[in-house]
Amino acid sequence: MEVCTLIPGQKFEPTVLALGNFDGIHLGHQELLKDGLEKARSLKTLFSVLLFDPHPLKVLHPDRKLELITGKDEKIMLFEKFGVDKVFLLPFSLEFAETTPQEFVENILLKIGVVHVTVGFNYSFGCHGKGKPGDLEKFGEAYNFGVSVVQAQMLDDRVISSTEIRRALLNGDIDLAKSMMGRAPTIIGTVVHGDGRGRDIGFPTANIETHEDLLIPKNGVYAVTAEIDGRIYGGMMNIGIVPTFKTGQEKIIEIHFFDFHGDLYRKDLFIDIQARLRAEKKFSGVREITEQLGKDMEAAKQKLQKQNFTKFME
Ligand SMILES: Cc1cc2nc3c(=O)[nH]c(=O)nc-3n(C[C@H](O)[C@H](O)[C@H](O)COP(=O)(O)O)c2cc1C
Ligand SMILES: Nc1ncnc2c1ncn2[C@@H]1O[C@H](COP(=O)(O)OP(=O)(O)O)[C@@H](O)[C@H]1O
Repeated sequence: MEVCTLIPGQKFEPTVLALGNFDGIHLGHQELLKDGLEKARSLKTLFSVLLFDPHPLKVLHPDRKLELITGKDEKIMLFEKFGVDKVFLLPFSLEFAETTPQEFVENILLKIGVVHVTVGFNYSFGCHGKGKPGDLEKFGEAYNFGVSVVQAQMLDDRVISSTEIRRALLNGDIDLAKSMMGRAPTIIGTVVHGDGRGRDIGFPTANIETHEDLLIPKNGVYAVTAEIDGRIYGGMMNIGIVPTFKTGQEKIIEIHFFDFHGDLYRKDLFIDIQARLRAEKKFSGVREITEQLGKDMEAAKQKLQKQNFTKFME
């Protein structure tokens, strides 16, 4: 798969293009990607995705916290998994935000060489989101490219959306997030130094520093899995302020991996959140928390076993 920044004036091979923001790459997005891939296979063209970079909200509301479910790098990785041949990164600026729907079609889509465009039912494009899927269909007729509009994917009676997933993660509802995403929600970050207390209490933890734009699920303890040096490990993660030992409000993410003995500092980890175990609590001291961590380990292993992760634990 190729990732390229879109520069005006470039010429490209004919392609089917999926459009959207794809935060969470949930079951709705996956349906859209399937549709695009099928079209590309039948039309014998490339299958591409267009992403704005940086995220439009970061440019339009620089003061707001973004809270993305999926960062750019993870999106690109998942696109590859879903059969995308090429990702176009389109530099987004305040000036670009003024592009009208017609200009977007003429200056971007036609320049890219689209033969077919796949969008979701609630897609909007051009300045202030004025262009709707119906407009895109009219442009398609005028400029001779196909358009498919993928209908809303539902979970029970609710439309699956990035907003619903964000809400589920902030509520610590991992099961609901999983059902809407069709896979485990993730935390991605780099292992940094903590206070060095974990090792002393018999549960060394990898402290994770995430990208500031990523959403962090509700404080609490979770069963997780992660790939380290080509092997999948089970583990237990705490997200919170560690009230037993600290007085500040700084949010800390730390994981104890089962059956892992080694150095994780500076490693980039992709952590799959498999289940929520409990809320974070203030304990009376080292003895009480160590006892609880032993119970958490049992609970995490049980959850992972139920979800068929047994083979990753000794
Ligand atoms: C699975 C797990 C659950 C935890 N639960 C709590 C908790 O409920 N309350 C708390 O104060 N600290 C909790 N912690 C944090 C531990 O106190 C922490 O691992 C220890 O202070 C080590 O910190 P360090 O990595 O900075 O050395 C938890 C840690 C893990 C790995
Ligand atoms: N089973 C394990 N799970 C997580 N980290 C581990 C494990 N075994 C060793 N480590 C290493 O030990 C470090 C954590 O030890 P700890 O005493 O908690 O220190 P710190 O507070 O600096 O994170 C991790 O960053 C990692 O490199």
